[in-house]
Amino acid sequence: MSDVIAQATGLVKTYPPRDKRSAPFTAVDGIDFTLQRGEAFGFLGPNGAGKSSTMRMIACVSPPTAGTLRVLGLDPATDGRRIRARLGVVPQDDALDSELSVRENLLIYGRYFGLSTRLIDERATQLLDFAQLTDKAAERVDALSGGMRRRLTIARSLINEPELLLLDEPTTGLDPQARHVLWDRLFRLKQQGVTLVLTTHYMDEAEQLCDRLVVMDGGKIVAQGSPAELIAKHATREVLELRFGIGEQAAAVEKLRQARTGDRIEELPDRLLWYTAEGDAALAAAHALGLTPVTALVRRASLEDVFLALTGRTLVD
Ligand SMILES: Nc1ncnc2c1ncn2[C@@H]1O[C@H](COP(=O)(O)OP(=O)(O)OP(=O)(O)O)[C@@H](O)[C@H]1O
Repeated sequence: MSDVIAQATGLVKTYPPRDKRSAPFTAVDGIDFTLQRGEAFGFLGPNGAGKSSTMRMIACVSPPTAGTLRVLGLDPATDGRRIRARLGVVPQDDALDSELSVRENLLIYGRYFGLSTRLIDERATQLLDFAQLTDKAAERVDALSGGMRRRLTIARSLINEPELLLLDEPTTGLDPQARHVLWDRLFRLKQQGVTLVLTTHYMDEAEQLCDRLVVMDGGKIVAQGSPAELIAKHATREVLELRFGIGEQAAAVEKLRQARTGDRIEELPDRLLWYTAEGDAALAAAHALGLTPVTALVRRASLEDVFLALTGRTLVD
């Protein structure tokens, strides 16, 4: 079996104008990627970067405008049905049937794939257990919390035992605890050999789940690698975050620039970031320069810093 599960070269998605006054819009602008079987691969980027458009092309529900795309060794343009039968898709909106019970949602979905009643029944029981929803099986979907709905949507996407699971922003809108439960379930799936492809604008999610990822911005890939590789390449080991009193940040930045530390300083509206190998030493240097921050925090560099270095913007506004 090939190790490559999907591959794109020069992939483009251009949408037609929404109305007479607007122009066509290129949401995905010539991207290349190779997804390996068994890995968790992420598309990280802010809203509008083109992540969902890319996912919809991989899911064979939106045809590419240009470039080549192969999924499971097949061409989505001609083999969409065959590919979709081997995919699991978790869309941004849960799209569950709120009139039906939790279990019925799984059963109905299984029928789309033409599975036998016995098999669907068997898998529904296993998937409810996997999604930690066994005790909710008879409840209507509208009684579920956001986290439970997401878990049910993931369970539903697994009914056909997919080789490749596509997740579009799996934890957007969930509280921290619900996100952690979901990460744990996704991690288990990966251990079972399911290839995961996800989009996210949360850098902690990308760091937790992804073996490799691409960073997207404005329809293009601006960097790719493992989270650790990206951080090593585009950030420093540590970051010193300094917050100043109202109106004091500009003067502090000026002082730091004059001190010529050689380190990169980023100004955000509410704080400044000092990229350095040794955060504590940088803080001592700041004090020695006479700076008096209201708060000072030394932390490990993250993918958020990578994105900021590459685009000059933060991931989540
Ligand atoms: N059917 C469409 N017609 C025209 N423009 C579209 C269409 N779908 C998406 N777009 C535009 O393409 C751009 C990329 O959208 P896409 O949904 O792929 O981005 P994204 O990175 O997934 O962001 P989000 O997190 O908001 O989903 C956006 O500016 C969006 O408005």
